[in-house]
Amino acid sequence: IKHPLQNEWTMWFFKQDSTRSWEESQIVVASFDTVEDFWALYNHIELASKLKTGCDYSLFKKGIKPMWEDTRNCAGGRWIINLSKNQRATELDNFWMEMLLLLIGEAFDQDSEEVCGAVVNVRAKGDKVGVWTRDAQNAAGILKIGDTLRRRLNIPHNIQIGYQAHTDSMVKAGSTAKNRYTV
Ligand SMILES: CN(C)c1nc(=O)c2c([nH]1)N([C@@H]1O[C@H](COP(=O)(O)OP(=O)(O)O)[C@@H](O)[C@H]1O)CN2C
Repeated sequence: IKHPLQNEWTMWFFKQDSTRSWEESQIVVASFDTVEDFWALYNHIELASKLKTGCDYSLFKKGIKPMWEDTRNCAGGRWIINLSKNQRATELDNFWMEMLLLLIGEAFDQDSEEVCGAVVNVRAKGDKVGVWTRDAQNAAGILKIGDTLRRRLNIPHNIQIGYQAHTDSMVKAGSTAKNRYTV
């Protein structure tokens, strides 16, 4: 018997294809709802650190698309952890795996309902790992999720993590939006 997860999750892969739109470049890899099927998928795909720059992985609750416009995302935002360039070789893959385990393990207790998914952006200017939540106005829930991230990912205190509302990110394409919250 396989060990069921509380939610079903879908892993997405993004690679900008000049002949297709941004949305059409988001590809579903697989969905899973057991621990065993998570590991089968995780062990089957490339590590984030091995992806070409410009690529993303996203893990979202089944049915939620990894984009601002999805009705479950549009009023929300994301905690963003910015990594330095040299952290790709040493920390990116562990960070991303730990993030995946926090999500599928419902590590945010009663705030797990707020969580929509997580994204890892592999970028030349520095990789990013983020957790998307559904309501940018829910300060209490967002701050608790941020504290859990800092604690469970052992984020050193000299690295600040900020929460940006998607409505701010949408209009600030290219540059980073302002932080609504920081922990
Ligand atoms: C439905 N739709 C078009 C749409 N819906 C979206 O949800 C969405 C986008 N477009 N994104 C586009 O990617 C660019 C890079 O953002 P980046 O987060 O990859 O980060 P970088 O600037 O490459 O570091 C963004 O500027 C935006 O153009 C990003 N994004 C999340």
